[in-house]
Amino acid sequence: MQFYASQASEHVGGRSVVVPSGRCIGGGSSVNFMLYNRPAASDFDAWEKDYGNVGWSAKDLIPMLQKGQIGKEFIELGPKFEKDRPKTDEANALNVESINAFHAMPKWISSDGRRSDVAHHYIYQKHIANLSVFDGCLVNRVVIENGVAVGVEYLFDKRIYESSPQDTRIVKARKLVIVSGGAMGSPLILERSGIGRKDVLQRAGIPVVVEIPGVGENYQDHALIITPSLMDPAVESLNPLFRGDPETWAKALEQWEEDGSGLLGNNGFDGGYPESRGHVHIESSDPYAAPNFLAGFLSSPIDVAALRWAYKKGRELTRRLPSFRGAFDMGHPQFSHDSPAALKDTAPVSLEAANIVYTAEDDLAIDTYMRQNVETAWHSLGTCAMKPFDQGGVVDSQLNVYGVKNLKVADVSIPPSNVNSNTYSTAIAIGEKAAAIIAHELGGCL
Ligand SMILES: Cc1cc2nc3c(=O)[nH]c(=O)nc-3n(C[C@H](O)[C@H](O)[C@H](O)COP(=O)(O)OP(=O)(O)OC[C@H]3O[C@@H](n4cnc5c(N)ncnc54)[C@H](O)[C@@H]3O)c2cc1C
Repeated sequence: MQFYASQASEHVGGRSVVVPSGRCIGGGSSVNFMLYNRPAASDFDAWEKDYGNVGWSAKDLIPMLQKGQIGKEFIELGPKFEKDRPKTDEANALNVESINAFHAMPKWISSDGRRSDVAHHYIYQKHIANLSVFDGCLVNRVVIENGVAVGVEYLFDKRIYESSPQDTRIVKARKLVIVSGGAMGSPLILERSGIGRKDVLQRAGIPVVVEIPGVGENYQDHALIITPSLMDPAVESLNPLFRGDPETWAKALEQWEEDGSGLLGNNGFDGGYPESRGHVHIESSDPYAAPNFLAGFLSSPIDVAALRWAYKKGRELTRRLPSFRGAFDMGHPQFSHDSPAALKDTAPVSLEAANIVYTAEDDLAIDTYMRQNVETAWHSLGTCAMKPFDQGGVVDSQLNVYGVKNLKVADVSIPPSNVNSNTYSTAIAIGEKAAAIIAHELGGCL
């Protein structure tokens, strides 16, 4: 894992939030929580309509998602409480019926019917004759000659190969260089290659090859807040798994091995469209140096208002669940004892119970709680955005980096706008789409 510490910010109670990414073959896909869901069709349509990226609409990307893929109580109660929000068994259709509906989260499923990371699905189980994988290497920069990407400069990562010499080596590229370092890694590789904001490059002592002001800007994530409740211990939950209970793990693993179901076959949680933006930039030419990272969480008041709304809505739903036994108060805003919002329920309320009324003071308590507790949802994206250059874009709709020939970026740094879902499915769709674009350009087909 690699951990990126953001600058401390007043918007998150003066804290420095820490955002992880997977530093291994398979990246985030190999360390993630395996929650799998797809964005709304309108998310992808916006990439095409709002930013002019022809070929990136939902119609184009749904087949890409399909190429890579072949808490019951809550789902039952949800539609009874929120009568205008239905339940669906098909959450993947990206249509009106499946969006904003209650559903079990679908999963990324490999050809053997189980969830998989990209390393297992695309590399380990295939025999690809013309693929070489250099693991434990750190890319320093893309080598650019006369405006053309001609190779990649790398070194053996001393955090993995402790005594490795730190001289750099170059792999030459005859046709294309594709940068896929993720939303945290790709902008840093571009900047060390001399591609980025002039002041950033100059401060780091890197000669400017192409000035692209958008590199490393537009950083986004989803804001994560967990407000736990106590529940009836007789109800089966993921808790013993999270606690590491050996008996539960043994049973769950056995079930998983047998038919891929059981607790380990479960999905555990939801996105949103944050308004806040941050950045990630190099501070020096040293590839090991920590970047200048600002997560930007809750810097827009719109995001605070959205979390306040979500807290209230979520609380109303949870207190109606038959297994509800009270709010776990340390994980909730601190309301005054005489407020109607105080955490007094210790048993479920009826479906028809009146909603809690919050005072201005209660709202402030919620906002403060959100600022002090919001965390990463592990969904970094947008730092090499696929947009027109004059709107802060870094790559065009064929994933070409502006102003450099034979250089593309393909990972979740390219979404020009956010998706309302966990980001793994989007990463897969971008990878599949990139493969189609590259195969077409190189005269092949998929
Ligand atoms: C802890 C965690 C939990 C998550 N949970 C979920 C989930 O449950 N569901 C979901 O849908 N999504 C989840 N995600 C998000 C999802 O995994 C990511 O959106 C996805 O992996 C992004 O893919 P990517 O290829 O763009 O980048 P990454 O997966 O980050 O891959 C980038 C790769 O490039 C490497 N790299 C970067 N810089 C360099 C360099 N200079 N030299 C060499 N290599 C470099 C990195 O080490 C990494 O291997 C989670 C992510 C994390 C970190």
